[in-house]
Amino acid sequence: MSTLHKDVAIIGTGTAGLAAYRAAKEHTDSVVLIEAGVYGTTCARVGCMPSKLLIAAADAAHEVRHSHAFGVMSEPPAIDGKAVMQRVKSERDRFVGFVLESVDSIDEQDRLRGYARFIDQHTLEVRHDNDDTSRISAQRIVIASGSRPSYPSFFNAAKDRLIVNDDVFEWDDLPASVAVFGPGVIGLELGQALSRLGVQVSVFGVGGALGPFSDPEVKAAASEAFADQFHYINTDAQVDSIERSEDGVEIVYDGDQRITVDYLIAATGRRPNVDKLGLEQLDLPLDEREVPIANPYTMQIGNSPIFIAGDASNQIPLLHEAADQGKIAGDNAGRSLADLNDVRSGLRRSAIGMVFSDPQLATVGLRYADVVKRYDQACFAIGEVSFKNQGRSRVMLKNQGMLRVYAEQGTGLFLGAEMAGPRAEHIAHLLAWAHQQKMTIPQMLDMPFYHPVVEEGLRTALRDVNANLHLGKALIDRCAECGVGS
Ligand SMILES: Cc1cc2nc3c(=O)[nH]c(=O)nc-3n(C[C@H](O)[C@H](O)[C@H](O)COP(=O)(O)OP(=O)(O)OC[C@H]3O[C@@H](n4cnc5c(N)ncnc54)[C@H](O)[C@@H]3O)c2cc1C
Ligand SMILES: NC(=O)c1ccc[n+]([C@@H]2O[C@H](COP(=O)([O-])OP(=O)(O)OC[C@H]3O[C@@H](n4cnc5c(N)ncnc54)[C@H](O)[C@@H]3O)[C@@H](O)[C@H]2O)c1
Repeated sequence: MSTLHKDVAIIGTGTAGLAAYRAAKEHTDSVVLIEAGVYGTTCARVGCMPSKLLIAAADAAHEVRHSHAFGVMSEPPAIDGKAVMQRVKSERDRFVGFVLESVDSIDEQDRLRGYARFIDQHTLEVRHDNDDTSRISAQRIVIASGSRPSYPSFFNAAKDRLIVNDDVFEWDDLPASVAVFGPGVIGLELGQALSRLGVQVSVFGVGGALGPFSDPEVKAAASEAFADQFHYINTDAQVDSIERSEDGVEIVYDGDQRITVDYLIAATGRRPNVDKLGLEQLDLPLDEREVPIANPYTMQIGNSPIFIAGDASNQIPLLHEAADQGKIAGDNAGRSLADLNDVRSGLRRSAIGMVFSDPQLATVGLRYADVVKRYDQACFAIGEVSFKNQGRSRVMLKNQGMLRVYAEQGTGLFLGAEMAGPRAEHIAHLLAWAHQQKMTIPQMLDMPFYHPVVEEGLRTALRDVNANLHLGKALIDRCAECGVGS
C-alpha cells in the first residue's frame, strides 16, 4: 500500500475544508485535501443556494397572489413547476461552477479523491472509488467532513418516497403534495416555499419546537404567523403510523386523521459526519454524541494534532461559521507544525442565525434560553415590539411577528435577541454588529433611525428594554415625535 507523506491533511473539500487548505498553505506547501464525494460544497449544491432559489420563486408567486390587497388586481399565478425547478437547478449549477473553478485552481498534487478514515492520530487510510486503498501520514489533520440529514428509523417505512433536502433540488417538476417532518430551519424554509408554489404541504413537529426559537413569546408570534401558511401544521403532532401506499405515503396522525402525500421530507436535524472516521481508536475527548470536543477558539481537539471545522464540529452549523472555523483550524494546523502548543485563538464573531421564511426568523448573540441559564431573573431585562402595528411593516402588509431584545441590568449591555418579522435578515445584522461591538442599549439608541422604516420597530424594543433597565423613561403608547407608527 502506498503512503503519502504530508505536513497537513484535510478531510473534506467543503467550505470549511477549502478555508482550512488556504490557511494551512500560508505555513507549508505540503498540504493535501481529501474528498470522498462530489466537489462543489453542501452550501452551493444542496444547501444555502438552491434553497434560497426555491424561496425566491415562492416569494414571486406570493406577491402576485396578494397584490389585490393593495388594489392591484391580478389573476392567481399559474405555477410552471418544470420552469421553477429548471431555474433553481440552472442557477444552482452556476453557483456550483464557481466553487468547481476554485477547486480546479488548487494544485492537482494537493488533491486526493477517496474516503478517509483514521488509523492513528497521524495516519489516514483512504479508500478510492476503485476500492483501492492508500495511506497518508500527516503531522496535522483537519476534520472538515460536514454533516448529513438525520431522522428516526420509522421514517424508512415511506421507502422510496422518503426524501431529504438534497433530493428536492433534483426534482424536474413540483409534486402535488408533501409531508414535512421537522418545523425547524430546513422544514420551514422548504415547506413554506413549496406551499407558496402550490404544493399541498403538511408539517409535523414534536414537542412544540418551531424554527430556531427558545423565547416562548417570539415562538408564539411566529406560530400565529405560520398557522395559515400550510395545509396542516402541528408542532406537537402525534404520528401513529407511516406507510408506503400505492399512491404515495400514508400518514395516520392525531388519532384517526390520515393523509396520503407524494413524498415525506425528513427535516428533523443533521448529524456531523464523524461516526465513520474511526475516531473511537484515537483517545480523543468526545461528547455524548461521540463528536470530538474542540476548543472553539483554536478548533484543536484536546491537545491532539487533530483539528476540526464546519458542520463536523457540531458547534454552529452555518456557512460563515464553517469558513471561519476552517480558517482557524487550517491556520493552527500549519502554525503548530514546529510546536504543537503554538496554536492561536482565532476570531469568533457574535452569533447570528437566519431563517429565510416569511416572516423571516432570526437569533442574535445569546438566545433567550442562554440568557435565562446564565443570569438570575433580576439581572437581565427584556424589551419587545410587536410588528402588528409597526408603521412601515403595515404599509408593506408585512405586519406580523415580534422582536424581543435582552440586556444586562446595571451595565445596560446588549446580550441578544430573537425575532420573527419583516426584514429580519437586516435587523439581525444591525443587532449582531452591535453585539460584537459590545454596545449598551443607550449607545444603540444614540444611533440614527430613519422614518418610516422597520428599524423603528427595533428602536421601540430598545426603548422598552431601556425603561426596564431603569435607564430611560417608560414607553409612551403613541409617540408622535418618533414618527407615525414607529
Ligand atoms: C438545505 C440547507 C440550507 C442551508 N442554508 C443555509 C443558509 O442559508 N445559510 C447558512 O449559513 N447555512 C446554511 N446551511 C448550512 C451550510 O450549508 C453548512 O453549514 C455548510 O455548508 C457546512 O460546510 P462544511 O464545509 O462543514 O461541510 P460540507 O460543505 O458538507 O463539506 C464536507 C465535505 O466532506 C466530504 N467528506 C465527508 N466525509 C469524508 C471522508 N471521510 N473523507 C473524505 N471526504 C469526506 C463530503 O463529501 C463533503 O464534500 C444550509 C444547509 C442545508 C442542508
Ligand atoms: N437559513 C439558514 O441559515 C439555514 C437553512 C437551512 C439549514 N441550516 C442549518 O442546518 C441545520 C439543520 O437544519 P434542520 O432544519 O435539519 O434542523 P433543526 O434542528 O433546525 O430542526 C429540526 C426540527 O425537527 C424537529 N424534529 C425532530 N424529530 C422529529 C420527529 N421525529 N418528527 C417531527 N419533527 C421532529 C425538531 O423539533 C426541530 O424542530 C440548522 O441548524 C442550520 O444550522 C441553516
